[in-house]
Amino acid sequence: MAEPALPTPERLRPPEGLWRRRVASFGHAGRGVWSALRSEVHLRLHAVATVVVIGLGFYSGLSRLEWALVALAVACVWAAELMNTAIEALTDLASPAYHPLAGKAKDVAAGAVLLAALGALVVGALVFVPHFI
Ligand SMILES: Nc1ncnc2c1ncn2[C@@H]1O[C@H](COP(=O)(O)OP(=O)(O)OP(=O)(O)O)[C@@H](O)[C@H]1O
Repeated sequence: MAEPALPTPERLRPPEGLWRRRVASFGHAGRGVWSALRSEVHLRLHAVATVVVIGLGFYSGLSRLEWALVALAVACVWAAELMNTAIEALTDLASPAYHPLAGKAKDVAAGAVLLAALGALVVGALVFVPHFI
């Protein structure tokens, strides 16, 4: 999929005022999540999984502590996947040609996602299985 056009220097200039800058930062972050969602199939799967987990949570009547654990696990997977996407993009920018370090950077970033996903799986099993047996 073609990447969107680069922002113009005018768009990159931070707006005047502390609050406007804060709001603009949220806008940049939201744009980042949206852009990653559009380009990464894995993130769209996470989005579906997140909706399923939230539905299961309401169905099982999770306690506040269980919700906190599930929210943390889900957020960790999203954060790891977004960092992985950012590292992939930077790696492709810095080293479009094959380089062992570029491969290492991508493999390590993918490893972070794997660990976060395994942790979420353990949390999910510990929280949800007792509600279903
Ligand atoms: N420039 C490169 N130099 C060396 N190895 C690379 C390079 N680009 C990719 N690789 C290797 O190929 C693997 C797959 O890279 P790729 O960019 O296709 O990511 P991916 O695992 O398909 O992630 P996604 O599906 O999220 O795009 C990397 O983990 C790395 O081992």
